[in-house]
Amino acid sequence: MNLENRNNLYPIFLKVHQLNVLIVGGGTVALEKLSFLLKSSPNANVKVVSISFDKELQKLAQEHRVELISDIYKAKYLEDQHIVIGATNDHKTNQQIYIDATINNILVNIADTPDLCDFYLGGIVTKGNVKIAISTNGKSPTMAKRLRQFFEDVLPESIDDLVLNLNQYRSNIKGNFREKVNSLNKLTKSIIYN
Ligand SMILES: C[C@@]1(CC(=O)O)c2cc3[nH]c(cc4nc(cc5[nH]c(cc(n2)[C@H]1CCC(=O)O)[C@@](C)(CC(=O)O)[C@@H]5CCC(=O)O)C(CC(=O)O)=C4CCC(=O)O)c(CCC(=O)O)c3CC(=O)O
Ligand SMILES: NC(=O)C1=CN([C@@H]2O[C@H](COP(=O)(O)OP(=O)(O)OC[C@H]3O[C@@H](n4cnc5c(N)ncnc54)[C@H](O)[C@@H]3O)[C@@H](O)[C@H]2O)C=CC1
Repeated sequence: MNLENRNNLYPIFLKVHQLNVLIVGGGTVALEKLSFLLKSSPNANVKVVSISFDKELQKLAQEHRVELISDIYKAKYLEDQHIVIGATNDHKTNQQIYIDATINNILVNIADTPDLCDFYLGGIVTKGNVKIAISTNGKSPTMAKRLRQFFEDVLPESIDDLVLNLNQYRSNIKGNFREKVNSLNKLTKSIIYN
């Protein structure tokens, strides 16, 4: 496949409880982004700045480590932030958030506006310690959602037991690094080639 036609985004798994995440806007889209963030990372450290807040968003904030700030967006709210998600219904404000974040080297995602995104949010499947993130390169968020639902369905909860057993085995095997890798590869080969 041509390199131009494949997904060249690089996924990483962020420790969002150690990072400062700001969401600007408190409506439908902000709620959607906050819900998915907290579903995957319930301990995420998040602030939401908005003129108004949906009821459901207020409820979700109360149940998590989420601070709500009632104000119109100002650049000062980006201070100390690592990541910002813009989800207001005011195009000018969203654009300003993108500019302010870029100047300050803060990673920015303006919801549903790929041109104003340093990163995309993806579909996320979590089974215990296992997490799979799905991206369609921004081509079809609906497909990302369907794939997320598919993997949520087909991946057994017991996959976590397997990971935990291997973790235990890993800490008990003797030998140098190479011998340990060989041993783990031998043990897990049948998962792939069956
Ligand atoms: C580029 C990206 C940027 C970003 O927002 O990060 C983006 C962009 C856009 N989304 C749009 C719409 C919808 N988004 C969803 C759903 C999700 N969107 C998510 C991510 C992303 N959305 C990033 C790319 C991800 C990738 O690479 O695949 C998910 C995975 C994660 C999340 O939102 O947290 C979450 C599913 C989570 C889950 O269920 O697991 C649905 C489906 C639904 O709600 O049922 C619809 C309606 C149907 C449709 O349009 O497909 C529009 C058109 C707006 C308009 O019409 O104006 C744009 C703009 C455009 O495409 O140009
Ligand atoms: N709702 C949807 O399904 C979709 C929405 N969009 C776009 O996403 C954006 C957001 O949409 P919604 O969340 O539905 O809108 P909304 O009207 O539910 O929420 C907008 C939020 O932004 C806040 N806000 C507006 N200006 C602000 C400012 N200057 N500073 C701080 N907060 C401010 C408002 O108080 C409100 O909480 C819009 O641009 C919309 O066109 C795009 C596709 C689908």
